Amino acid sequence: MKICCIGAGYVGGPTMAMIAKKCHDIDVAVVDLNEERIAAWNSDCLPIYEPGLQEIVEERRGKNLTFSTEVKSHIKSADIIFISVGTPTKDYGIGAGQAPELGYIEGCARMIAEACDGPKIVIEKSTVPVRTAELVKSVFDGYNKGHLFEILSNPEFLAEGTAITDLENPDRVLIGGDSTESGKKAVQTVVDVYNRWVPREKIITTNVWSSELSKLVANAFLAQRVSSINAISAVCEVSGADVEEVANAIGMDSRIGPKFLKSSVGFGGSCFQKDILNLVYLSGHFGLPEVAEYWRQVITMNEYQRKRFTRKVIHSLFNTLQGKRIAVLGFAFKKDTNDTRESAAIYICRDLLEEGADIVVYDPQVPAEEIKHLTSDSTKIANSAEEAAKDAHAVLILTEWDEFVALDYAAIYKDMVKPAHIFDGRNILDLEKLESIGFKASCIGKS
Ligand SMILES: NC(=O)C1=CN([C@@H]2O[C@H](COP(=O)(O)OP(=O)(O)OC[C@H]3O[C@@H](n4cnc5c(N)ncnc54)[C@H](O)[C@@H]3O)[C@@H](O)[C@H]2O)C=CC1
Ligand SMILES: O=C(O)[C@H]1O[C@H](OP(=O)(O)OP(=O)(O)OC[C@H]2O[C@@H](n3ccc(=O)[nH]c3=O)[C@H](O)[C@@H]2O)[C@H](O)[C@@H](O)[C@@H]1O
Repeated sequence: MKICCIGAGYVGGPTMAMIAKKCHDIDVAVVDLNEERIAAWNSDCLPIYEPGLQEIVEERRGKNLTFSTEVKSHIKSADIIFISVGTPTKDYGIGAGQAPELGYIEGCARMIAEACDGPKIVIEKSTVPVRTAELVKSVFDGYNKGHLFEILSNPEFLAEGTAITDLENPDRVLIGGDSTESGKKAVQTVVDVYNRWVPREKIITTNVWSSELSKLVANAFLAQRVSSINAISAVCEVSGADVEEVANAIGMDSRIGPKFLKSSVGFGGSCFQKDILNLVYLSGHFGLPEVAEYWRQVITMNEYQRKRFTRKVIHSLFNTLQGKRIAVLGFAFKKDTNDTRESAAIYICRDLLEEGADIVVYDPQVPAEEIKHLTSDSTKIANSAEEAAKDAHAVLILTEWDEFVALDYAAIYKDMVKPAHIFDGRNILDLEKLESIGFKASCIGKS
């Protein structure tokens, strides 16, 4: 069997590496138009940082795992084609700022139709609006090739930073397909691939529309939990309650559960905001404005949380940041990834720059040029947390990297301008300890 995945990104790369690792008899080709990205996949320096990924790629590359820019030939020879290209929010025209850009999906459908003359299973791995399979089918029909393809939906639920463990041991695998005989057969083929390592009871099969929609809903529910606890963090700060104690108390209710209740500077990442906006747009499109407004609030609360954090910093530094050095520790949207897409740090840094702050950023994985590109040329980049904090008026923790927990804060304090402030936007530090050193310390959701 041959599998081809179009799109060598954060999803295509790791998911295909896992299939290659678990199914040595299946040839897996990951293809992309981006030559630089493919070259990186074929090098010692992979284009994405993900714990455990390098080892798997090194083990299978050149055996049953290939990274290539020869898109059409791999599509042509594959039995199963995964579409794993981006579906970013549209920034122009109808639906700008809400609807997803489906141009890459359409482009893939056209390439598949042009390249193939035999039967294939085509799988939507990308996150798409409900009924996208209809779009894909109508492209195939336009080439008079609709009869050749079974279109399935198999959304991906991995989270960045834990992609390999999520893929190895997923909560569930979701496969949506048609209830026709050929549709059921195609679903079974894909079930059999995952069943090599995922227990059968964790593989759910549904119709295509349920599968497409479930992916958007899963992300919307997860983001909603973060916005809910962040809304409560504001109440905690003015009432004397402690958001971690509240999260613990409510999370022990088995109906609520303990996960995704960590208050923060706000969620980031390429998907939460994009997928909620997608759901908001779809709800509006289906004539359900109240539903659209309900989900829109999750994003509004996220924006509020970021602004609230920045306001606290400005207020604590006597309402002026002009010429003050501010050390920003962490720029990625979460720990253990080099991904900065929609990171709260971007928005917070931009607001601080607007106030005239002199920003110095340290992140263990994000390249300097990227940080500058996303903020300003005037942003300084440090090679360590200590270097960033030297002569700073304040330290801001914006990503929860483990190394920030273990820093020698007493030494950092000595080198800072007094009063030395620390704002823990991830609630990873021991505030009492920091205050005993001399810091003016604050975090999220504690007065
Ligand atoms: N990043 C994540 O953690 C997750 C992302 N997703 C979804 O998966 C999809 C892909 O996301 P990422 O991997 O993060 O995107 P990405 O932007 O990292 O990768 C997409 C790749 O597709 C390539 N591409 C676009 N059009 C192409 C074409 N016609 N032929 C060949 N290559 C083409 C691009 O060059 C790019 O390298 C999105 O729909 C996203 O919502 C789902 C779960 C998790
Ligand atoms: O579709 C996607 O792209 C993926 O989106 C998320 O994964 P990811 O964005 O990689 O990372 P998360 O761990 O979900 O974190 C998202 C953001 O929420 C923040 N977060 C998360 C949890 C929490 O309790 N508090 C909190 O602030 C994180 O710091 C991060 O900025 C989902 O968890 C995945 O299941 C999904 O596949």
